[in-house]
Amino acid sequence: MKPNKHKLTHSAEREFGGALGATCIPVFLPLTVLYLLSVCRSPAASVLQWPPPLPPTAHLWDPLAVVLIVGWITLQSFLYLLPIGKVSEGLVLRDGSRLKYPINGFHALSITAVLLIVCLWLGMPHGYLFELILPLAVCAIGVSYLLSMYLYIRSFWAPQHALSLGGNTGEIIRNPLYDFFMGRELNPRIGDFDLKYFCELRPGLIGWVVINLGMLMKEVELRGSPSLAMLLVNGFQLLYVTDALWNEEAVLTTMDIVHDGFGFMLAFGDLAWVPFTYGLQAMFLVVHPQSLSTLGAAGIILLNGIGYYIFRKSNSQKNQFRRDPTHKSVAHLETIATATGKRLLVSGWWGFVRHPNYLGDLLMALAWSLPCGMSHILPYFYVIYFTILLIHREARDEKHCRAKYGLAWDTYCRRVPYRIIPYIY
Ligand SMILES: NC(=O)C1=CN([C@@H]2O[C@H](COP(=O)(O)OP(=O)(O)OC[C@H]3O[C@@H](n4cnc5c(N)ncnc54)[C@H](OP(=O)(O)O)[C@@H]3O)[C@@H](O)[C@H]2O)C=CC1
Ligand SMILES: CC(C)CCC[C@@H](C)[C@H]1CC=C2C3=C(CC[C@@]21C)[C@@]1(C)CC[C@H](O)C(C)(C)[C@@H]1CC3
Repeated sequence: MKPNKHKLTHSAEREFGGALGATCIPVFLPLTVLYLLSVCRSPAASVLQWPPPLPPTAHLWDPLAVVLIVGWITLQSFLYLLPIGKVSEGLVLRDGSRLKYPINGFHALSITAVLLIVCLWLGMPHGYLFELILPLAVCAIGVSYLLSMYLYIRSFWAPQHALSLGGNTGEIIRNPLYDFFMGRELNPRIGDFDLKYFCELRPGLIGWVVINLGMLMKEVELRGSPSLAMLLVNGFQLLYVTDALWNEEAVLTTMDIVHDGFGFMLAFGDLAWVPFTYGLQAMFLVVHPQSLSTLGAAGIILLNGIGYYIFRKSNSQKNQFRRDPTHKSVAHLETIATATGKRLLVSGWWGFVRHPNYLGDLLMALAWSLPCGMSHILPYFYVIYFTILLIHREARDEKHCRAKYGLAWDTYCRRVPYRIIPYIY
């Protein structure tokens, strides 16, 4: 097969700080992961500590980590390929076709849970993940680099209509680093195996809760039983991951699957960033135990419950509306027409703020950090990062929607003036 030589008709606008951002982020973010993990395990757990508590290089490498990461990805690939669960179609692509996706993520999570219980019963020292965390992160970062290089190279054989509009700087002024970062190919597949969809929900997301459980087991090893704070963090994050896999079909309409190419940003985000930074709270609690009053715990559970309710209800309302606007649960909602034929909701959750799902997600993020107390900023890393990510994501989505819906989008913004937090933002 010859590499595709067609010129792209779309001249992409640069995101994430353009070429400079795309050059620095792939170096800076992997180092950030290792830095955060090292600080989190240190007694002071202070991000202002100088010199930073960096581990000797020998602590970054362990062949067992390679075996575990490769074994884990192989297991999740096998579960992805199991012919169980339904098969769903994605949105219509530029060439008019629709791809098919297996909806068996919840099965994969359940089978993984059973396998884990068997391994624990057989005496597997799961708490050892605490000791192995740095080599595991190094290995996951290595895999995300290798995968992104493979994705970049194979994209030159992809037909033009299969390329993403955002990750292609064109033939004349091509910027390989930018394209490598953003991802050139929209839905890279090996046969029917969809690499982006698989990575978005399986190895990293399930890996995150497996690592959390490892931290809980380490706490049991050290102190005889899990603390209330550790149980809350594990419970909340398990709910979030289970919800994502239970509602797996909804991922097919997210920006990542519909719009973004599969490059370093998503490969690293899915395989290294999510499992090794989203669970920092559990790791923090192993070294810095916290006592939590019953009233405090009840308040945090309530906050997580409210966040989850807003997140789930608003996401489900939009997904239902996009799949079938005549469905009885959404047919009564007020909408405005757009020139594309699609309508925009202006009542219900989407008439409250323009991104109610982000609001719910942020409330949950706060509830995940509060069990770690107020003495350190590190367990709040996720809330801070996530606020920045969602503000940036909201701006990207707004740009896409304005380009897509024109005047109708302006009308929507006038009707629903606040983006994420009513009367504030
Ligand atoms: N934990 C994490 O790290 C992350 C979590 N998330 C979560 O993922 C979920 C999905 O987020 P994301 O993919 O960013 O985007 P959204 O689910 O918010 O989808 C945005 C799209 O919804 C449609 N839309 C917007 N307004 C309306 C309206 N009024 N009526 C009908 N349709 C509308 C538009 O697409 P169209 O009109 O084309 O259908 C728009 O492009 C969120 O809950 C978010 O919090 C996201 C990023 C990271
Ligand atoms: C490291 C980069 C600068 C940023 C990487 C961002 C990614 C980590 C996130 C982009 C969108 C995501 C989503 C989820 C996880 C994080 C990433 C990959 C999600 C799967 C989490 C669970 C939710 O229920 C969801 C709605 C399915 C999320 C979809 C978007």
